[in-house]
Amino acid sequence: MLPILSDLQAPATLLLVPAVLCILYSKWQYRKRSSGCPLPPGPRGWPIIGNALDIPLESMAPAYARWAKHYGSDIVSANALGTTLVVIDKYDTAIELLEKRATKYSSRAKSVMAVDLMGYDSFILGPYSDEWKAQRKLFVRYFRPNGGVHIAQEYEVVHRLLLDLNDVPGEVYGLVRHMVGSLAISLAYGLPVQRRRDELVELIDSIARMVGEQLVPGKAIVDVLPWLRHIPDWMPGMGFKRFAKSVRWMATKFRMEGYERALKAFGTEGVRPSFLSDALASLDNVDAVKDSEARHKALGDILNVASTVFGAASDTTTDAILIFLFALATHPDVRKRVQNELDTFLTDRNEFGKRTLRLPTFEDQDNLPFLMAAIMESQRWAPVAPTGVPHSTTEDDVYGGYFIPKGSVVIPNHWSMLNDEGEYGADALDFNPDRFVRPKSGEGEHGIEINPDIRNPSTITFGFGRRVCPGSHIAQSSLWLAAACLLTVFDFEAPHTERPRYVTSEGKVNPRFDAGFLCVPKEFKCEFKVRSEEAKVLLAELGMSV
Ligand code: HEM
Repeated sequence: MLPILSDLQAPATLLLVPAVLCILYSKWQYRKRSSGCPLPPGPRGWPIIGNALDIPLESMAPAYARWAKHYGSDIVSANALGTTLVVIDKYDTAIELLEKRATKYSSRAKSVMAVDLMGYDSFILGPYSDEWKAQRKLFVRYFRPNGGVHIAQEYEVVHRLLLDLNDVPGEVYGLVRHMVGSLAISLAYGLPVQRRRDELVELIDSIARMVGEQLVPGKAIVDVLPWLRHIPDWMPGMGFKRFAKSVRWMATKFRMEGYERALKAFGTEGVRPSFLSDALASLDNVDAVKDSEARHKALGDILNVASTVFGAASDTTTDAILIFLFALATHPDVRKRVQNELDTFLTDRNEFGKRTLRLPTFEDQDNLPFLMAAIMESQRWAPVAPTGVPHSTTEDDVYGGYFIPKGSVVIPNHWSMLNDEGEYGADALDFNPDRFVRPKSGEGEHGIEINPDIRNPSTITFGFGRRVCPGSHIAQSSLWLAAACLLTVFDFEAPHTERPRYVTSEGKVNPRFDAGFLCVPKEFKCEFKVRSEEAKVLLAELGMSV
């Protein structure tokens, strides 16, 4: 017996020894890389699948916040089938990692489904690379924070929204979506857009939504197990590959449709200066891009940035406006206080002693602090992207004694930072704009101003570091103008029959959201009524000029 056993054992030992050596070497390497530091705390995983069963796919932000509380740590981690997820729970930690250590924390994990299989190409999803830098630079060069290129179009789309809502008061959801989509098309391509319904806006919007759905973490199995992309399409379970193939043409349409229509329309009536016209004009002026290869590359960057404007602006800004409207429709006391402030400032008497009303403009912003506080509170109470857009690391790092390996997916928990009781008070879960104002000296009993000592939610909701949202000024001004104009002209309140849908058993209003990556208020009924005779006159005058 003995000689036979040893015959079998010899080759097995030959294989076993290098395997064990490999494991020991990689453990040693890992120990060296991590300087012996553990990963941030988190739920204990299982062999092979790690924390695949613990990672929340719905209401992610509060679930991650509970982890942070449970482990008493500003950062927690989990293992998603081999990829380390690191969730940042506190603002100061987000600044330390995503801003101060931006050289390591500014990339993105690849979305195999949306980018490789469906062919959607946007610098929002791109890794930290020269291509990303070139496209972001193009974007920022045209949409400079103080450049104001968006202002005229914002007035136009918001004023149209007022008229359209007056015509169809029950369609606020669709009309706000259309308003933001029109703005994006106008800014990117300069194309005129039809009132209420426009075929190009609808086409691009439906493609953007379909791609957006694939970006919900965990939705596309191939993003969790990237090797699945190499399995042939006909194998069982590969339906996602067949689906991606069947919709690939849409990504090309998304990128090309606006561009081709704009090229045909340049110089015709109603076409506006836009990102596209500006970028194409500068392309013609640069000697370095005269040769055809460089020109082709530069044109590709321009097309990507132009289509990114719609993808980045539409869902986010629509949701921000709808969240604001939901907050005020369910908190009528706040709505009335904002309207009092607007009335005081915008009503006057004409030469015959008759009361007149005018629409708010951006020049009025500093004089309407309570409106600003209500907007800030809506962004804090129900942030559009509760878990931000994940970054990924390009180098190993150690923070607070914890090891954060290269290739980690880093999730800033915006929702948790915006509900930090240390910053916003014990009632952080409530909708209460007063937390952002303080008495203004020398302005009597009712004078208020924004309290600069309370952290402005916009320092969180638009993300961090080198990937911070470069369109935040456009989002903020569109939201402000839409909020100010709607409240000047309309009264709106969620009817009592709707209350059971959003009021909890403790009598608190809960924002009701569709689960997913973005926070979308579930559709609720809300009646819009013109507030006064002066507002009716205002709408009639507006109807003649728009
Ligand atoms: C309320 C509306 C909006 C919100 C809440 C929002 C939020 C965000 C967030 C959280 C990020 C990721 C930041 C990070 O990685 O840390 C982002 C990225 C981005 N946003 Fe916005 N955004 C809004 C509107 C807009 C608008 C109107 C535009 C364009 C006109 C825009 C353009 C972009 C672009 C291009 C990126 C990608 C930046 C990069 O990866 O380098 N966003 N936004």
